[in-house]
Amino acid sequence: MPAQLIDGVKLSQQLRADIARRAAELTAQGRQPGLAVIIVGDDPASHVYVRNKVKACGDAGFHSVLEKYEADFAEQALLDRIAALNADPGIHGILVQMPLPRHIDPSKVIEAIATTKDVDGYSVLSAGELVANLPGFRPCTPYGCMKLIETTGIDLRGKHAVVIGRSNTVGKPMALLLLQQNATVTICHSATPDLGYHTRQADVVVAAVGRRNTLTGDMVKPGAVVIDVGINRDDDGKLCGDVDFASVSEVAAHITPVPGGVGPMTITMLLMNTLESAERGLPKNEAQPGQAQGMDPKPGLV
Ligand SMILES: Nc1nc2c(c(=O)[nH]1)N[C@@H](CN(C=O)c1ccc(C(=O)N[C@@H](CCC(=O)O)C(=O)O)cc1)CN2
Repeated sequence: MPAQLIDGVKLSQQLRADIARRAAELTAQGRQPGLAVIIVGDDPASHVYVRNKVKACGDAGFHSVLEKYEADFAEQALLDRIAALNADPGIHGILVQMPLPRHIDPSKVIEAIATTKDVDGYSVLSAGELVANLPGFRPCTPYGCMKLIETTGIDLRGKHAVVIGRSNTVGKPMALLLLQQNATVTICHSATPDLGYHTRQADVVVAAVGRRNTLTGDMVKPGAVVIDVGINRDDDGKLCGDVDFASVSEVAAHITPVPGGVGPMTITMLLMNTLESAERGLPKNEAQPGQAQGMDPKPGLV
């Protein structure tokens, strides 16, 4: 039986409806969620993504500001803009679209964003909060992948999850989020000699390498859940992921499509983080439940 599609568009619609409801409640209390989006340069795909983010903000009832700068915008000028937005009480989240032009150091820029407004979850402090199981902003793409996995009903405890890719923004946080749910996690990367050896043992595979056909049907355990984070183009210029959808969907039980899987969820989780940032300013009993994950208290192996 072919795999069931995990529909990121449908899940996004459901989550965004709830986000809009919570945003309206905040707005009624004089605290409309606000997101600042900054883009530097003329990468066409990045411009599409930021446009979609600003539109998603409007649809959810958020306030948003979009700041567009030419490719030669100075690093210090960008840092100054971030400092101003850090101090703006109407802004609860700041996002600088990646990639940045080569003359700008992305770490400097990310670390300039106040941790309380780091809704991309990219800063060293946000990463540390994730490692330490503390509440904090989770990077939007892996956070969205977890929501997609949740819809399959799989209990991750004791399951073997393989993450392909070790980027700071997707692979590593993805592995930590799976670990928080008590999965046994393997991270594979460019120096892993036999990728298929690992993926064939996996109940869940998350492919995040940025190379098409990285995962094929013969590399997947029957009944596995497969999440495709890749955004690539095939020979005909058509959008495709890292997974060979045709062969893998014959073997897996659940699979995300590209487009329509992880991509829309990245933007949805950005809205979620911004909303939660706005809610954090409220007195404790008025805030909605957060996203902190409990540690497994069992003694011995933890
Ligand atoms: N500051 C950030 N920069 C970047 C991030 C990020 O999370 N924060 N992620 C990516 C790009 N990205 C969001 O910014 C993103 C990529 C793809 C999609 C998406 O909806 N994709 C669609 C297909 C769209 C198309 O037709 O091209 C899909 O998969 O269905 C949303 C957001 C890098 N930079």
